[in-house]
Amino acid sequence: MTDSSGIRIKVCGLTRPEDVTAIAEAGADYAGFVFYEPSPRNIGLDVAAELTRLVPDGIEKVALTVNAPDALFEGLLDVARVDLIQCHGNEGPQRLEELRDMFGLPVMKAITIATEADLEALPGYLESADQLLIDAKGSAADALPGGNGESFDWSLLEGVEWDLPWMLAGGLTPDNVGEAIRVTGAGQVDVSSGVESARGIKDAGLIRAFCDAARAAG
Ligand SMILES: O=C(O)c1ccccc1NCC(=O)[C@H](O)[C@H](O)COP(=O)(O)O
Repeated sequence: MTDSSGIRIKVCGLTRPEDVTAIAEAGADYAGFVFYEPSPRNIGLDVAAELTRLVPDGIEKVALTVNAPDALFEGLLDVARVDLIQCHGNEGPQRLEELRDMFGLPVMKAITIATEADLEALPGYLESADQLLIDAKGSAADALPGGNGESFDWSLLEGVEWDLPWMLAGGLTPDNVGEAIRVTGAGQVDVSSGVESARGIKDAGLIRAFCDAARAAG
């Protein structure tokens, strides 16, 4: 549901019906659902079937996976409609093409950044991914592949021009998303931890504040 500002917003890690309501009322463009068991936001197929049916038309449903086997996608797509696959592990370009060919869905590849050197992995995906998600690499020893609430040096993205849509992620909040957009020029942003009252529990007020702040900066 892109509004006049043009900024498109993804809220990731929805686990309850009220989360879907909150992002729809806030005007988000993507609803992210986590299918990665170590995550506190992980949902099963029964919850996925329920929640994806609640997502209004116009909001893209994103299946977030980490090095997932074909069987996960087969089981998910048997019970739920999904619009975009997000690969947040070390899936290579060939895996992305396999998934697109098998399931007929666009694929967004997450690239996690700690230093400028981490951007060197990006060119290899420009031909195989449909979108990129530029995220922070978790710093803790037990960090998840994403959803850590950590940011990276946004100046690393100043002036970047890639030939496919990309999304900024990593430690974004209602308070910093405007600056992040201004520094990076991002046209899309993604958030999980920054709109939670506790890890894995989304907060409707923070979701609204994040979407309003992102659009105000767009
Ligand atoms: O959100 C998770 O729990 C998660 C677990 C494993 C891999 C990826 C995960 N999230 C991916 C996302 O798209 C997050 O929205 C993104 O990493 C930003 O998260 P945050 O820094 O918490 O806003």
